[in-house]
Amino acid sequence: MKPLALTLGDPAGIGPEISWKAWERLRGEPDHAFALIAPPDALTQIDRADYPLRVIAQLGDAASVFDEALPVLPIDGSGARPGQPDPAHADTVTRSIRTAVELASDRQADAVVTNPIAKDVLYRAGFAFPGHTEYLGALCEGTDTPYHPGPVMMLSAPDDQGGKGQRLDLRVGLVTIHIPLCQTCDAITHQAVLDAARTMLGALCQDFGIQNPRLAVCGLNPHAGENGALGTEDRDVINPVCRLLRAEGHQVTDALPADTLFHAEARRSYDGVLAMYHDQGLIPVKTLDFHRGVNITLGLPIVRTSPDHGTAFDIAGQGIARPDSLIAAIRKAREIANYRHG
Ligand SMILES: NC(=O)c1ccc[n+]([C@@H]2O[C@H](COP(=O)([O-])OP(=O)(O)OC[C@H]3O[C@@H](n4cnc5c(N)ncnc54)[C@H](O)[C@@H]3O)[C@@H](O)[C@H]2O)c1
Ligand SMILES: N[C@H](C(=O)O)[C@H](O)COP(=O)(O)O
Repeated sequence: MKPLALTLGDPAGIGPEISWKAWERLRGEPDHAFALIAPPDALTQIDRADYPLRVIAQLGDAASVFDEALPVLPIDGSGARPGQPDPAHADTVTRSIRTAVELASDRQADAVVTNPIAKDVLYRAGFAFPGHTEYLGALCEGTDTPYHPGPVMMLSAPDDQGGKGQRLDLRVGLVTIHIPLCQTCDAITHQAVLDAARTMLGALCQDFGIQNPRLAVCGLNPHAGENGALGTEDRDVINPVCRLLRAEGHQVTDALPADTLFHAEARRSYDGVLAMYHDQGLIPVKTLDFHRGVNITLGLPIVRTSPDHGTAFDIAGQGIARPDSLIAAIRKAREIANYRHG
């Protein structure tokens, strides 16, 4: 078993603080040993007297020190003022991500877990990708994936309220990700829906251990278009993809009205949902359990998870940030790595 590689995220956000808190919670669990890839100076947001740090020479050393100190694999760069993002840190932020991907690609790390980045801050420094998901897709391009290639963004939230021990966890994948809403209709093409659905079916099976998964598909328009009267994409673009996948033996619905797809009873009928755009899929997940939601990039040759929240500049440096979503992301990374690597 190899350690997990945790990226810095935006050093002015809550990433450094929740990394410390996650370490404190997980330090007795060797399966969840991780190293933070960061300039040691970036970790100034918490009283160091309570939080020991150990600079390590290689990721493989993380497990042996994890019980006693937060392992930090150092990279160049400096700290930031909490709550004061600065594009000057962009190089450090992206170096941390690239280093983590290299470690996972070399199988020195079993997975990459990313702390949140502020996209607009990176854009101002010339970062050319909408977010982690697309950046990771580009970094991993050309390497074989264990199932249909992504990247596809999935968010998941736990729900153990199903009764009789049944879980009603919500897993939502997206066809379109970080694009303006006004471009969404044009981006819902036969190929885009088919690719995302294939990636999601592969991931449910291989990363989540669900044999012959049931996939529910959201419509794009109100009431899934009312048979074309309220928009034609559901009938003419999405449903033909669903029919094609059913003909191949997959359990896939037609486009369904999205507004009635996420309540607990509806969730009994599927293992995952394919949503057409960002807020359609992410609002239900973050509403169901904001503090334990996890963002997972599907269809990469490496395992990558992240908390479901952002940089939270408004509370950075106050000591009140909750580490729960990062902890859930670390646990989920290990779970998926176990499915992939045994
Ligand atoms: N994985 C990622 O990299 C990721 C995910 C989402 C958003 N973002 C980025 O984060 C930036 C800010 O986004 P936003 O304001 O929409 O969302 P946000 O999640 O940063 O904050 C939304 C609200 O939730 C609170 N909050 C968030 N995480 C919390 C935690 N762990 N504990 C307690 N409270 C918490 C914040 O204080 C804020 O009030 C944006 O630039 C966005 O691009 C990054
Ligand atoms: N779209 C995600 C969300 O709202 O939670 C978030 O921006 C993270 O995206 P990346 O993992 O691509 O950075």
